[in-house]
Amino acid sequence: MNQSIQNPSSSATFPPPCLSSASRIPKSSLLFPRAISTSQRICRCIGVQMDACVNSNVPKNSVVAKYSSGWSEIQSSNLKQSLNKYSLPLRALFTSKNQDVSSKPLVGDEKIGVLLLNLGGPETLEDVQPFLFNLFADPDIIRLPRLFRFLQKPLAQFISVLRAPKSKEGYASIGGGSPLRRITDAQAEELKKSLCEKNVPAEVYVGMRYWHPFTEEAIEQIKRDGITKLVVLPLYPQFSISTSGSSLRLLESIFREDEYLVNMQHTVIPSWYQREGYIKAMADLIEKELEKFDNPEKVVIFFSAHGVPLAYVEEAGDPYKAEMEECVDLIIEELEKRKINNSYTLAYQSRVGPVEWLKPYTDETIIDLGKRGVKNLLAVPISFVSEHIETLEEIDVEYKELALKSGIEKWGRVPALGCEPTFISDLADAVIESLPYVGAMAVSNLEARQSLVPLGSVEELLAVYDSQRRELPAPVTVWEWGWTKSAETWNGRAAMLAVLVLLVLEVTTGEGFLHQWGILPLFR
Ligand SMILES: C=CC1=C(C)c2cc3[nH]c(cc4nc(cc5[nH]c(cc1n2)c(C)c5CCC(=O)O)C(CCC(=O)O)=C4C)c(C)c3C=C
Ligand SMILES: [Fe+2]
Repeated sequence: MNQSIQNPSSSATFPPPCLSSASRIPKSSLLFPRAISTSQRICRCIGVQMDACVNSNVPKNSVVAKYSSGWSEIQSSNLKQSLNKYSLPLRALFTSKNQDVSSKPLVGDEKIGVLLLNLGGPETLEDVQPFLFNLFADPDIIRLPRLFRFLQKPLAQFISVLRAPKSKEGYASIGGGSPLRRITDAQAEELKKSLCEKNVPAEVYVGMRYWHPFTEEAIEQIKRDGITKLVVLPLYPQFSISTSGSSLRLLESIFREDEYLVNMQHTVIPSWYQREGYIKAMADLIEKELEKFDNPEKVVIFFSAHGVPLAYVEEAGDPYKAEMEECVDLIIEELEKRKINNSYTLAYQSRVGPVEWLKPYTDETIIDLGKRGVKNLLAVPISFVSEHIETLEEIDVEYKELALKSGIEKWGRVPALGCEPTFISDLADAVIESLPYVGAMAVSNLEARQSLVPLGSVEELLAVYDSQRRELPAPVTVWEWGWTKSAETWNGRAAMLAVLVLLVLEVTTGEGFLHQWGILPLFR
């Protein structure tokens, strides 16, 4: 792959305005053992990330990451994988030979669309189980070994039915459904207004991964509206395989099969946690909440991020943890500039299932802080920009209760960003800055279908992501062949799983061996 960068010629478009500020280069996050060029720094600071800009005299394996203080060390191989995988859309754009992005008008006759990707949430209690089914049926959430892929849907059915009562309780306690759709729609509306004020008229669409309006519905509307340029913007500040990755994978499959979309120009903003506007907006919210404490300087700032299974980071190279840590560093730097020098910590919440998730866990950390005599805690939800069940129920109710029991005397919580104007305006800037690059990789329908030439950024992003991605261990696997203890254990578990699935299928469909043999139903 061509590793050199060909700067588009016009200073008006390269580097885009967001790249030019040195202040965006995080001070403490990554150490590069070899000299790093300006272009590398420029790429790094918008999340294109370093490997996008690596040139031939920097060996790939020379990338080492180590946080200067506080955080645990990140394995260089994981970081390298992450940099490789997620930097592609803009690498493709920088190396595109066919089109000079500087000569293209931002809007012109084009109809611009912005597709906001988000998770989606059940709107009523009846929606909870089918919503959970959609979530667990996603192979980016539960990845089974190839041999067991056929069990994905029965397993999703099984887990969703088992989990639904607990989830329903949670949703009932926050008013009977998720506020996510309402908030995301409001963000879309505000983003549209902000783009218009910045002289970039655009339609903004919402595509949810697991509930209405589904991504497929948004795409249908985009086609009906005749959009010619699309900016894909996942509403997750940090990239994870399980969130933005999953939505982009879905989008890729939709694009691949559609005449209209194959030809539509698009680009993806894979993550944007490092943008100045976002960091400032987060710092503003924290500063404001700190003022509500009697002694603001004594408050421990507690960043709580949604967790992911550890294997995502360690086996599959998910950049989520690295991005999260860097994001916290940037917010802390911004606070320090404002002379706010509080202690802080980062922990991961909301784990599901039996496998190990990213640590430290939020609940254990709260207990630990209590034991260490911390009296004032300010919780900052960091992985998501809307209020949702995990802020309104898990943080506001469960963790608050735990904190008070653990000896914390005063508890506060920073609200999610929602429609906060600095944040929305920054999202609008991110969209505008990406426009010169939209479609730089688009190829004709014919080429795309005949030679598997990448369709554009979504596919390009995922192709590399897949080519380097090792198989994620399933929630409970790593298979060993032979008559080993592990094999016995896993064979046993697989057999139990198969029996359970068959039982569930029998009970739900009313057909199967037990019915044939007259064992079920038990009571006629
Ligand atoms: C960055 C944010 C998120 C990551 C990473 C993430 C990974 C992840 N989530 C689950 C399982 C569940 N998530 C659920 C709800 C949920 N998840 C996120 C965000 C991230 N998930 C949000 C914003 C929400 C709430 C949506 C809402 O309705 O308000 C749920 C359902 C709720 C519950 O039962 O607890 C599950 C289950 C996994 C397994 C995972 C990584 C593999
Ligand atoms: Fe989740």
